[in-house]
Amino acid sequence: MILVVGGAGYIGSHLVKELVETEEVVVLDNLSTGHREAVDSRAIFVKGDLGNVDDLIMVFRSYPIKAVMHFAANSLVGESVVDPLKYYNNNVASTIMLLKVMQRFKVKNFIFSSTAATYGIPNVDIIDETTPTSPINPYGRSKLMVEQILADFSKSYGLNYVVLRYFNAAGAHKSAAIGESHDPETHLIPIVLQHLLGQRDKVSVYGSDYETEDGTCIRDYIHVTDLASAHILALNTLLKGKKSEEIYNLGNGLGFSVKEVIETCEHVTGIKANVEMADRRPGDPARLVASSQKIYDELGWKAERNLEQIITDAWNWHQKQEY
Ligand SMILES: NC(=O)c1ccc[n+]([C@@H]2O[C@H](COP(=O)([O-])OP(=O)(O)OC[C@H]3O[C@@H](n4cnc5c(N)ncnc54)[C@H](O)[C@@H]3O)[C@@H](O)[C@H]2O)c1
Ligand SMILES: O=c1ccn([C@@H]2O[C@H](COP(=O)(O)OP(=O)(O)O[C@H]3O[C@H](CO)[C@H](O)[C@H](O)[C@H]3O)[C@@H](O)[C@H]2O)c(=O)[nH]1
Repeated sequence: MILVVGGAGYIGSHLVKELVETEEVVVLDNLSTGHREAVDSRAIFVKGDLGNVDDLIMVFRSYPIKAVMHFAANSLVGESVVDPLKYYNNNVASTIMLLKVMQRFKVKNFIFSSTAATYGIPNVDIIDETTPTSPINPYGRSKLMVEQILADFSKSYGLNYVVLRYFNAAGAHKSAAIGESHDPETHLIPIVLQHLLGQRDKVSVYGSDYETEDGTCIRDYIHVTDLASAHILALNTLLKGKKSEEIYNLGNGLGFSVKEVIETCEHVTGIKANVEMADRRPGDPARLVASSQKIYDELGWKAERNLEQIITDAWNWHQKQEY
């Protein structure tokens, strides 16, 4: 059985929907930002908190867990600056608790959701896993700390793990049954689509004076279903018993500016957006684009869905959004 912590959240629920096809799955989630309705009915759902040792022990006692996939975190960059202890507590301290309980129950396989925010403001155009990490906010630092803890934990106690550094997760399940539903929503694509549905009066572009071709920030958008398939490949590698302490970037390898994303949303929906130029958002690097060559070479993964597909699937979900 596979334990998915944070499996009621945006990315976790998409992984669960794929994983239940081949594995028995138990989801542990406190529903702080997740949705019970997003969890596939074939998975067992346990409402509980990662930071609560009794909840963890109950799950590990009740189910024969062979691997843990850990998506649970707080992940708002701005909030992490205002309230860093919330981030160090929920993202770092709670993960230590999880590792301790895994150690007690001799569970050795672990997949961790990390982020491009670990790189900070990189001085290269295409970021690979050798690019130095230098996070510029507590959220990014909390994820890098866990990566470092995993390396130490593995050396001393033995752990088979894969760290996946996602770039900009976006899109929705092709069935439109589940999708991205954050409150507050801070991500560009859902914000533009909510505007095009009449739920916001405009879209603000945060900064048009960056050193990029059209002056707006460039990001690498990766379909949430492509993220799910990378997790399943990584899991299968670990379950085969292959020793791993690997870190992989997950992106499309293509950068799109904020203006290009808005134009693609207009093209997909056939609706014109009301766009205003606004000040830069603090902490936004000008450009974040991944090389995912390493995971292609080692596990054979590559992104299969482009920006238009991402926005089409997100649009289908937003039009009937049920939670
Ligand atoms: N969305 C992105 O673009 C992105 C990019 C890079 C990395 N990530 C990382 O991917 C992971 C998933 O992100 P997401 O966008 O799906 O976020 P999300 O907020 O939708 O999902 C997180 C889930 O974890 C649960 N959770 C949080 N704290 C918990 C706790 N203490 N105990 C139990 N459950 C808890 C929440 O209720 C939620 O269901 C996070 O670790 C995030 O940092 C996301
Ligand atoms: O209303 C908006 C919202 C966003 N943006 C811009 O659109 C780009 C993308 O912003 P998102 O908030 O969608 O995504 P981020 O790149 O800020 O964040 C993503 O990448 C980060 C790593 O840098 C973290 O991992 C985070 O969890 C993940 O969502 C940024 O330039 C942002 O300034 C706007 O112009 N207007």
